[in-house]
Amino acid sequence: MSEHISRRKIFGLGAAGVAAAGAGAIAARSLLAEPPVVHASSTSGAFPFYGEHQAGIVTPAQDRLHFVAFDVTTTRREELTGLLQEWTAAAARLTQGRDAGASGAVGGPPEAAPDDTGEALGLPASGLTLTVGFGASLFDDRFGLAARRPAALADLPRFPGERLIPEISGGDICVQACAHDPQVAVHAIRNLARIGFGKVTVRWSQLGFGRTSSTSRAQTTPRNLMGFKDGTNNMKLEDDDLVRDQLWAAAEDGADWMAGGSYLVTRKIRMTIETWDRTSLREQEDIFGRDKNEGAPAGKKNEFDPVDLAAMKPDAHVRLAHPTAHANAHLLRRGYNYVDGSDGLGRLDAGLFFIAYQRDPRRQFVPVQMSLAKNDPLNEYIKHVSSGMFACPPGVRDAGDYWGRQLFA
Ligand SMILES: C=CC1=C(C)c2cc3[nH]c(cc4nc(cc5[nH]c(cc1n2)c(C)c5CCC(=O)O)C(CCC(=O)O)=C4C)c(C)c3C=C
Ligand SMILES: [Fe+2]
Repeated sequence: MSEHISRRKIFGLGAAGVAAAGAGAIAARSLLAEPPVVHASSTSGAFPFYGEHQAGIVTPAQDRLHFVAFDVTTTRREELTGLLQEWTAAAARLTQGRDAGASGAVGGPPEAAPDDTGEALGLPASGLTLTVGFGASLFDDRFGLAARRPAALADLPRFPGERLIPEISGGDICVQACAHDPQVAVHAIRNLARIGFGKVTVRWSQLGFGRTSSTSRAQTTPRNLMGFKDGTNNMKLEDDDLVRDQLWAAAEDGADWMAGGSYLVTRKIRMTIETWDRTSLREQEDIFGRDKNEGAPAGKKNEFDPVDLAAMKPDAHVRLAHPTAHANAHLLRRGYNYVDGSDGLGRLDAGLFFIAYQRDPRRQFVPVQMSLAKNDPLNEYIKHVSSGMFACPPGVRDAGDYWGRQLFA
């Protein structure tokens, strides 16, 4: 099938686009160099790829995640920048519901391996966003980047109680794929890994289902695997002042290439949910400082009632993590539930893949997590087993731009 008549391209317009454009207009639009962009107001639509900031940060959190961390194996700088350009071109296509390459899964010569793996043929864009980040280990002697490492990308301290597994922590480059369809998210990561063959290897990856946060006031608050509403008091895309002051990095922060970018911290947090499930409702609610049904803060009736910290236990999770306890530090949380099967001992291997974006982890994630690690009674039921921190550059401006161009300039 040629690119022009690809089913994916037509589906990629999304329901709103199809209704607005009509079949004839779709065929005409498929000839344009710029992909047709339809806002993902439905679960099948597409989010714009180009912009001042990367999509997948304030974008209303989609339902599914495939997160990957790569190690770079090439030692040639031009191979790395070439790969980032190839990845950017593929990401621009994939996020609009297109195949990863121009000939696609079935449009190339039969003698050659296709430039798309094919499992997303016929599927719409599904709100796919692809967000790239650079880990501290990339800023070494291999690529001459040591002097460009941002101060905010400082190594995280050791937190009490953490049991980090090195094989599923860190990484030179990460890509966060979020979509409403798990097949679309997995397809995107798989194709980026395929394109990177010989230059990068997959260090670790994580699937997530069921977002555990809202990043927009238009979304309802979902629940984590402990059964509590999670994301009520999150930073939201509508919080203009907070987003400007505490989410996006600025040139005056020291690393000018990060202006308009954000710092990402990931933590895989395993839950001993079998123990949690035998804990009384009162204790569960005391631990978080919110009620389980409505999500209302202690002493209040409704989810979004203002928090009265004095009405909670002194060590309630919400009280320990609240901005007033940390010089007004906020996070944009964007995590997912995960279940990686069972552990052979009759327990689910399940928990929260915590994701948080911020302007400076030294002033945001670190103090909050230090306080939680030392004081949170939730620690009886959780264990941090993986950690990652990445500098996510600003958005790709147009088809001539690429992921990380400012870093390599
Ligand atoms: C270091 C940051 C945080 C980690 C790690 C973390 C783990 C974690 N959280 C929950 C469940 C809930 N967290 C809630 C609120 C909340 N959590 C953090 C930070 C971390 N949580 C913050 C900053 C906040 C907001 C505090 C506030 O301003 O009120 C809530 C309440 C609902 C909400 O507002 O989102 C729940 C529930 C789990 C299960 C978990 C680790 C497994
Ligand atoms: Fe929390």
